[in-house]
Amino acid sequence: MAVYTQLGAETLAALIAEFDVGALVSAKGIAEGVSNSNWLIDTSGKDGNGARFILTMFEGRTDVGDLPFFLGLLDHLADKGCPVPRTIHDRAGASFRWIDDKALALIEFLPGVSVSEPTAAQAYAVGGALAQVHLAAQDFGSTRANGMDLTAWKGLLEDCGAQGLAQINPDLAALVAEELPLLAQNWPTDLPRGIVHADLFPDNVLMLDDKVTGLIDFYFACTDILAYDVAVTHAAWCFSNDGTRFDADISQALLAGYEAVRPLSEAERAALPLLARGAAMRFLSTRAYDWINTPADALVVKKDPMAFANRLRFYAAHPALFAA
Ligand SMILES: Nc1ncnc2c1ncn2[C@@H]1O[C@H](COP(=O)(O)OP(=O)(O)O)[C@@H](O)[C@H]1O
Ligand SMILES: N[C@@H](CCOP(=O)(O)O)C(=O)O
Repeated sequence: MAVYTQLGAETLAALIAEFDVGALVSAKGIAEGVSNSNWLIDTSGKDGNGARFILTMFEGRTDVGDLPFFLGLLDHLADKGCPVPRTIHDRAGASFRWIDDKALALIEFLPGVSVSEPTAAQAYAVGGALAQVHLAAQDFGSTRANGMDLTAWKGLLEDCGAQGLAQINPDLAALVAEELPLLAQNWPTDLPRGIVHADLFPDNVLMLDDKVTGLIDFYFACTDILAYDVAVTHAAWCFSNDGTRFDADISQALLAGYEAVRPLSEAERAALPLLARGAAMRFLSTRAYDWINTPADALVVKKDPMAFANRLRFYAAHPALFAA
């Protein structure tokens, strides 16, 4: 579930009244998501014909100092025709407001559902949408360092400790000890960089049939290697949930969709095997940390770190996977 903070009806109505969107009609907590609290908001609409929004309350994981970057990026991408929700600004022009010590943003609602078993046509569309974002963000004026880079993965995994990792799986510490130095020594420094989504999992993509109607949850977006974002999206889309089954058709379609909009250079393609190992390590590290540190009575479903250890092993065993 992802409503960590309860907001009373009066508080919500007063908040919505700060925006030019009509009066609050209903607010329903959204169960999906793990990081922030989200509500589906219905209002009477500016013209009385009704309107729908997502209200997001930023909980501890999002640094409020980054909100101008995240919310400004949504508006920039939407202006450029990407399937990304706009931020609704309040009557004073602010892109987010505060209730007590928590920041909240009202976001355009986009139609569509997250697919759990993508078809090749859907993967092709997702690849294309990712490339469209990479190109459209080229003239976005701001940058943001990736807080979830190699140094951060290393820190999280050190914090877990060999014993903590062994509690998850007896082989996990050895895998991490082997892969982390290899990634650190070989991580590319000269590939094209730009704004990346960095978390484009199926639950962050809304689709209707084969069309991408919404890319959401840009709260890890940052400046990094563009091909790393391709690798993250590949790791997220091309395997069964538990990471034990790789789907070559989805992989081929995702990459073809991306390249139909932004062809990869030879250097980018050559780096994909290593970047994919890095992408798998990134999600292994946060999932392992959460697995060990989330209290047993927390209201969040913990995600399995081994699903990304399995992907990591697969990428390490198939270095020719991305050969053109
Ligand atoms: N702009 C949007 N339009 C429609 N639904 C949305 C939108 N933003 C979020 N949602 C819904 O809210 C859920 C949680 O949002 P998300 O941003 O992924 O939360 P979290 O950051 O906690 O993971 C999504 O799975 C989706 O169902
Ligand atoms: N996609 C990550 C977790 C980040 O959660 P999100 O709900 O904010 O996308 C994972 O699967 O580990």
